[in-house]
Amino acid sequence: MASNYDVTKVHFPSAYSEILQRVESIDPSTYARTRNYISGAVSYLSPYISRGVISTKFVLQQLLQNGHSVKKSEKFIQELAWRDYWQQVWMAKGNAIDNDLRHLQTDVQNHEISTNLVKGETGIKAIDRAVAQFYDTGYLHNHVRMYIAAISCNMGKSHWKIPAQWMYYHLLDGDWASNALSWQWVAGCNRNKKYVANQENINKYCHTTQQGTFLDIPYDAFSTMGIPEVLDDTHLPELITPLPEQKEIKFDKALPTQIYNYYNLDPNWKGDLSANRILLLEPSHFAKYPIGQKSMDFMLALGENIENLQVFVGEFDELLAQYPISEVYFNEHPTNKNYRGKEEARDWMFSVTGYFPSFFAFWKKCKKELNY
Ligand SMILES: Cc1cc2nc3c(=O)[nH]c(=O)nc-3n(C[C@H](O)[C@H](O)[C@H](O)COP(=O)(O)OP(=O)(O)OC[C@H]3O[C@@H](n4cnc5c(N)ncnc54)[C@H](O)[C@@H]3O)c2cc1C
Repeated sequence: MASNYDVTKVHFPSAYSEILQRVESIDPSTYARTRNYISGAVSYLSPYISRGVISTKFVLQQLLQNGHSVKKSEKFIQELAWRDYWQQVWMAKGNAIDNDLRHLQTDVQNHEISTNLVKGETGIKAIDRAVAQFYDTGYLHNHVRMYIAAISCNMGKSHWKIPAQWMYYHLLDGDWASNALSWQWVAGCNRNKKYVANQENINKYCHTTQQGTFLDIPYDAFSTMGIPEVLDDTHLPELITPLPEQKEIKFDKALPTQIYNYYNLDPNWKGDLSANRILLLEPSHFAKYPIGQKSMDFMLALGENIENLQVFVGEFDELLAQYPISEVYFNEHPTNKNYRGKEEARDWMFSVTGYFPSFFAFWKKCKKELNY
């Protein structure tokens, strides 16, 4: 994608061929130089990786196959590794990531979200513009996500969880591990300090020149800062998943059944197997991890890349009770613990598994598997 920032160009096609083209167009050198700017040459691949259409391993393989060296691609590979890292934490810690993981968030004044933040009316132009665009695109640049989380938790003093759920709801790339754990990273729950950014930092990376805002202060002023008046008003957002209507399913009882879900929409998974292919939308899953209409539509559109995929709206046990299913296949995932059948491993970039309290301890081990 061009490095001249134009949000109207931020779009997420659902056809598999276009997704592959996006992988082909990664430019790791420009990425490393520009990724922190909202106009930077980021890949816009997260909605496809989060939905399990492509894996981090696949992206890495394509990158190397296209002649990009490990050395020049290191920054990009490291960012991909953050994804695998948070997923490993989720696997190891399970539902514990839903709460403050290593330290309780300090200085919490409310368990809601700032009303002016979700309305895009904080007075910080770069943030307000990004929030307005967010509802249209389903995407936020990583730096903007960090700014929003910092404004929410560290200036507005909201506990991270409700604001994180609000963001997850609207993101096309919603991934509860990357989401909850990044929010906790900003709020100081899984590292030893909170992340803060002032107006000067926002101006630099968002190409604005604003002054005189509540963030236009030196860094040492953050620790004694009270809640800015504009963030005072908070509310509980209504986050309800619009599940589609159940259509009739055609079932062949002679065939095995593959279960797809919000985290696995890989068109190549067992592509040559004759099977019933079911996209399982469990109300209990979406009650715990609600998503909005845009994310629902995006998931269903991605599902069209999978031959004969049929949607079942109901719980796993209801599916089994209603249809004569004999052999079930599914991919391992922390949200699948209630499935029964043949569980298959997901793809990872590296063989490093388990819980590491810091990303860099994890990355140090991963790096050893790269051929420089
Ligand atoms: C508060 C907050 C909430 C977030 N919530 C989510 C979320 O729900 N879903 C999600 O996919 N990412 C989340 N992220 C991580 C990151 O912002 C996005 O993955 C990234 O911005 C996606 O854009 P991209 O594909 O253009 O990334 P690129 O910069 O092009 O990076 C390439 C790939 O590396 C991975 N990656 C990059 N940065 C991160 C990161 N910090 N953590 C994990 N993986 C990363 C992604 O898979 C991404 O597609 C969150 C970050 C923050 C700070």
